[in-house]
Amino acid sequence: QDEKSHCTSIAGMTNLLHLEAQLIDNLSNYADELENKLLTVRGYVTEMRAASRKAQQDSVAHLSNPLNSFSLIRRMHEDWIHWQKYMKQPVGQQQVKYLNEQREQLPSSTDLQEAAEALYRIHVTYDLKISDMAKGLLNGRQYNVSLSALDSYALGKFLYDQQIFEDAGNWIYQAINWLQNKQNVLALPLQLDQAELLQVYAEALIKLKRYADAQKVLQTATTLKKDSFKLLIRKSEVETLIRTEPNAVPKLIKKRVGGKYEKGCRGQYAPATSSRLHCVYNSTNSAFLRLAPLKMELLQLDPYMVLYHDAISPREIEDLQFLAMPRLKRAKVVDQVTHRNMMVKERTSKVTWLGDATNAFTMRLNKRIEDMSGFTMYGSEMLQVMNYGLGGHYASHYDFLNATSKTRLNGDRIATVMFYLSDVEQGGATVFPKIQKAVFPQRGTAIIWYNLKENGDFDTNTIHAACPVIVGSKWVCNKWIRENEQMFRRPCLKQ
Ligand SMILES: O=C(O)CCC(=O)C(=O)O
Ligand SMILES: [Fe+2]
Repeated sequence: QDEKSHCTSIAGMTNLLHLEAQLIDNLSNYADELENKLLTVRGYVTEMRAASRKAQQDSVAHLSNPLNSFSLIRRMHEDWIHWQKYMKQPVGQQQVKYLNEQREQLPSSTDLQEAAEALYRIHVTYDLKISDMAKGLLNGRQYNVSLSALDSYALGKFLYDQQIFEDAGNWIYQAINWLQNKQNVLALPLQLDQAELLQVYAEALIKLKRYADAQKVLQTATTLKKDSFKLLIRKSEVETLIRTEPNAVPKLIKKRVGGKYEKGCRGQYAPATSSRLHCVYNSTNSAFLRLAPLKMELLQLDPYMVLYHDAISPREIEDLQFLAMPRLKRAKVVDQVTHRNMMVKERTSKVTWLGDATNAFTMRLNKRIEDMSGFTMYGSEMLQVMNYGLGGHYASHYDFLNATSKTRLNGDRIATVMFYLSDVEQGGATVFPKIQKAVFPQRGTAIIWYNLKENGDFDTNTIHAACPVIVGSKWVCNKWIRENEQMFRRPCLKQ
């Protein structure tokens, strides 16, 4: 299964923009070919028409001249056959062929579904209004983009298929609205059939039991498509519904109340109040930190959780991204039942693993993690670099693996170290819903938390999630520290 999963990494999507530029060039070449032929034809027409007019002014005098008569016979016998051949010749076949060759590079229907799902995730998690989203107002910030009728309609159809009729109807309504604006036009090959749009809208309204509204919409559709038998039948069916179900209660707009997770994503947890949480320069963990203390912020005592600011430099971040970029692959999650790595909707990002000894820089970074965490890196996992995509997220999960034979050798993931390699303009927080902590990405900051209690038990308070990115390309780098080699670093205390 080699799905490219285009939308699951922003960095990975730049090649799509590049491909689009090439397709535009190709279409432009196609236009040139058409234009050349057009100019050739027009040139001849002008010339021939002038001669023809002149000849017709006095046809007999013209034809009296043997040269004219001969030429007419010859032209009529030969030239028009050439014209016919020329007119029949297809134009721009090379460009058609090129486009055909590129088709397998184009996003698939799965890609489109994933992208639609991602936008829906943003809509739900942050409780955005569909009309705002369509106009480029995202989470209270206005962007200089909006969605066309085709975009909105595609989202509507996707949600309709998912049986999410209310939001489907809302998106289709945006598409109808868009088309009603005189400034908006769709060129021929991309034309949207208004009547079809209205019909799908009516279907969504019927599902919501809004029969009277559906009837009005179908009425408009029939005026656009007077001879559609199908439409008329549907309209009369709805009219029957109105008569037979006069007390149908329309499924009204439900208020979306966010749970703890959504609250965290929206930045609505109460700020920390404990006076025991503070910032210090950590210069005690290692000899290195004595020379170059790091800015440490204590986030939470139980589970233990700290932030290190400026833990990785912009230059180092670029190095990491440069190393990772060409190797990014769709992230997977270990299935708790089959223990197999699976591609799942719950984690939409692309990742790559970097061996500890990839180069001097990865060795230095691993040493720094050792210094910051106080743990040894022996037996721990490789560095994982991750880039999120459109609405990219990682649903609530634990980092501990729940020991299988595979993990037993090095023990479970005693701690997680995660570097934020980018700021995120909107969204993309890491939230811990149980303890109501949200950490918003800040380029260069690292977060460390313990996944296991002191006696080695799983600490279920560490359940966490990566909120959907609204705007931005979120990069993180993970290091999961394994338990067994830590014997002398964090002795396990039987409680
Ligand atoms: O990206 C984040 O904020 C969290 C990522 C995470 O939890 C993970 O990769 O295990
Ligand atoms: Fe995690």
